[in-house]
Amino acid sequence: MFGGGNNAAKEDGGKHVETTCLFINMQYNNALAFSHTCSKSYSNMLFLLQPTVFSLLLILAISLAFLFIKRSSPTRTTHKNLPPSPRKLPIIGNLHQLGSSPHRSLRSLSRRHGPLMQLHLGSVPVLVVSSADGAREITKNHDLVFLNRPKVSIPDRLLYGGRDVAFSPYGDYWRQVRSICVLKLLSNKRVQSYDNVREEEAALMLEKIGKISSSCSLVNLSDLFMSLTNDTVCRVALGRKYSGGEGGRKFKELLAQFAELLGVFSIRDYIPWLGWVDKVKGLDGKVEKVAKEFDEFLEGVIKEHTDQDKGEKNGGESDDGGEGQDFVDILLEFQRENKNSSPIHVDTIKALILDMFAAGTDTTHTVLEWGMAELLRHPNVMKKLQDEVRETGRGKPKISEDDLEKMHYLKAVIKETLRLHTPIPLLVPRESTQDVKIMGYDIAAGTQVYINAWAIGRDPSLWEDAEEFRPERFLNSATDYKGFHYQLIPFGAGRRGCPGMLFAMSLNELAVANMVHKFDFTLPDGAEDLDMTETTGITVHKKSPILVWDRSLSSCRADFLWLLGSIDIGDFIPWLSWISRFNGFSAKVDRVAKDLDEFLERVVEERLDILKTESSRGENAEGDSREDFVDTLLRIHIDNSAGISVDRDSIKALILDIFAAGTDTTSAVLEWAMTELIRHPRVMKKVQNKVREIVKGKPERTEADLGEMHYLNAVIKETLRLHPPIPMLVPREARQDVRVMGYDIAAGTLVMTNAWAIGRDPSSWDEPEEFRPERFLNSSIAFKGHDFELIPFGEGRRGCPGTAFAMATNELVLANLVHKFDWTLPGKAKGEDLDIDECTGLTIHRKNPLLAVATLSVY
Ligand code: HEM
Repeated sequence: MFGGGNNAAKEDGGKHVETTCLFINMQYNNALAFSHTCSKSYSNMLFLLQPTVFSLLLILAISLAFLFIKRSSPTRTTHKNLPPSPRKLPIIGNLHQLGSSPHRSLRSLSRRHGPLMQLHLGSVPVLVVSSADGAREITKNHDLVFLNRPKVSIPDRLLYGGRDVAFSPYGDYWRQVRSICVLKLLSNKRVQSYDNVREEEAALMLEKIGKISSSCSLVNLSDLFMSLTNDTVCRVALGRKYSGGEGGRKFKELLAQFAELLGVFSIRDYIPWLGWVDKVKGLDGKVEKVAKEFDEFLEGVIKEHTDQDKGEKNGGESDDGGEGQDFVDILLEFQRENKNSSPIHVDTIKALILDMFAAGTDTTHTVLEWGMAELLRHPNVMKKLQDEVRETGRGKPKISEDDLEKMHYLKAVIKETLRLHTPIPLLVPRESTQDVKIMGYDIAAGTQVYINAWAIGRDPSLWEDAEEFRPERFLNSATDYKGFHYQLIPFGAGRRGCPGMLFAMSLNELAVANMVHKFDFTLPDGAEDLDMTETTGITVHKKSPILVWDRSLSSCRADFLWLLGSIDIGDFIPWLSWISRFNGFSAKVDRVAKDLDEFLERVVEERLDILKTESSRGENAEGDSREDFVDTLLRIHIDNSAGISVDRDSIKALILDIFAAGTDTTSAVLEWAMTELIRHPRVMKKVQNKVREIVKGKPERTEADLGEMHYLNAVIKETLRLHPPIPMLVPREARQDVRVMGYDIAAGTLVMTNAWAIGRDPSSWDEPEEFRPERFLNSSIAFKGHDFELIPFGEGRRGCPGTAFAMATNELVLANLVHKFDWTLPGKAKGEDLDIDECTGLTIHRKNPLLAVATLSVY
């Protein structure tokens, strides 16, 4: 929970602690962070260092403070056994020792001063707890004393004066809102009832990854994780997403500002008399603006819900109070029901909703970020996790929540992530409500408490190889993060512990499982390791986003096709084969071959298992028209039924053939056909009229209609003539010496047939460079092996066996495109201006993507 800033926090190993630099880095909520470096957004604070009137005032203040401390401290502390303290400075106390990464600095200090330390942040006494035993004392043995939260000005303003759960002071109000939260919003039953939202949002994320990967682009996982958590929380809390269009962009911005402000330090919380600084530098104004904008937004959301409610009531629909209600519905219903006993104010509803954003988005997605980063850095862990997930999800298109229970290694990976990368390293501060003795030390009422859960998670006395990412440590171990094992408390513990744990973990487990199930991520070529630098803030993120390639079939398909169209110099000039090794070409071929093989092995294994299970149950889908190509091949492989033996490698090669020969070629034909139609509006109009005439009055176009679409068929033939997808066909080789058209051709000669040139040969075609489909009307030219002036599919026994498949697909798709839509070019561009530049490769595509505007036709 609670937003983060974006300053780099370097692993300092404690080196920068106890410096005396006075530059304030305002990025930490309750713990003021002093740093050597300049925080971009607060660089105006540099004025604190200038020899101005402020400095003079500061010096004066320091002197006064000295006097005050001298007079007051001995009498206050002499008889107390206070925890050890690092030396503090006048006025600022120990603020300068927090650094830009307080959890790291405080661990360094605690190594010198002990697991219970007393600091002063400005004038505020703070107890820092860095051991599991200390955490138990605070959250269990003396939890009643430490159930309060300190009042912190920015969250207080943003969250309706602490009307939320997280920042509200201990008392009856907190008890009431916490129980609403625990029983009504975040109970096990309620969280489970949102499984469809989680599954849909996770599926959407996978779809986005798939799309990005198939266009051979790097995937920014950090961005996707943020959208996943924001959209999920929006749907659950507000009933719908706020991510599309201009409104979506504004909401995203507002959410980001809100999260950032929750992580910003306000100086008045620690040195109250310097509170005016927040005003002068504009922080107060910014907080005010965000608070106001969020309030208006929530007003709108509540109004939308109440209007809808009234509409339903007037329309006679009953409010069944069951599944499908979002948090706003639930809270409004609760408000109505409790009107008389203990009414809840509308600001409470708004504050509780905001808590879900403050607490539920940033924290949840940072776990995904760190988890994926560690998996990428530890391929052996990734492999083990993938084996588990893929074994459980064998034969399923995706992992569902029911599958997660069996995934013990997945749970271990997430626990290990939470141990090493505790999202809120210092938890949320608490405050003692009375004097109390903890582990022999006197703690005064009003002391703030920071529990360094991050340091506890890396304590070498509790964890073997504490700095290593080793999920195995959690296998066969009862240690959990639920607040009973104090060596692992990323969610805190006790009565003030996090009530959103189940909500967060359900989403995280589902997202990680589905991602590793479907994709094979690797770092971009050349990236040695992932940068693991942290941001500064109450929630600690990875500073740089995670950018990955997906190496599963969808993405290496592009590399595969590109390689098929490339020439390896060694094939033609063997003694130059070193060039391919030198320039990385051979390595790329090996890598793509390996990636494809791994992927296909998995597919074959999964399908084999399903077929074997079916046949052991006596089920036999042979001949089922839905049976796909892989199943057919595997059936032949298993029972040798066709009298042919097909081994595993042949099956894998045949699957690749379909991709190599069937996908790129078909899409190239469609691309060129649409290009030519847009370039020739007369032809476009004519084909549209013909298609529309044939399908008039029918809801859909079917393959049966295609038989009548002679002009459409002519358009495709003309496209194939001018733009044969594989212009030089697939090379052949003479098996023996032979005489061809009077010439002697030696055995072993490579034969390239220029189908592209043949299609434009003026001795065979009138005006061959013109796009004129009419030439094929009343013409018998077809792809049946007799008409050698048109051979885009080759000819003879080595001709393409997929001709009928390709033609049927192309005709059906093109018919649908021209039937439904009218097509123009963007802006004022004319059709005839459209370029026909080609790219190089085995299959010839347009060099530039075809961008066109589709308008639903009203013919
Ligand atoms: C990985 C994700 C999360 C982590 C690591 C996390 C961590 C924490 C921590 C450390 C606390 C303070 C506990 C203490 O003082 O002992 C807390 C409190 C809280 N969390 Fe979470 N949280 C997460 C997700 C969520 C989610 C998803 C929600 C709600 C949708 C949520 C709602 C809250 C609330 C309302 C509190 C305040 C409890 C109180 O003061 O009584 N958290 N969380």
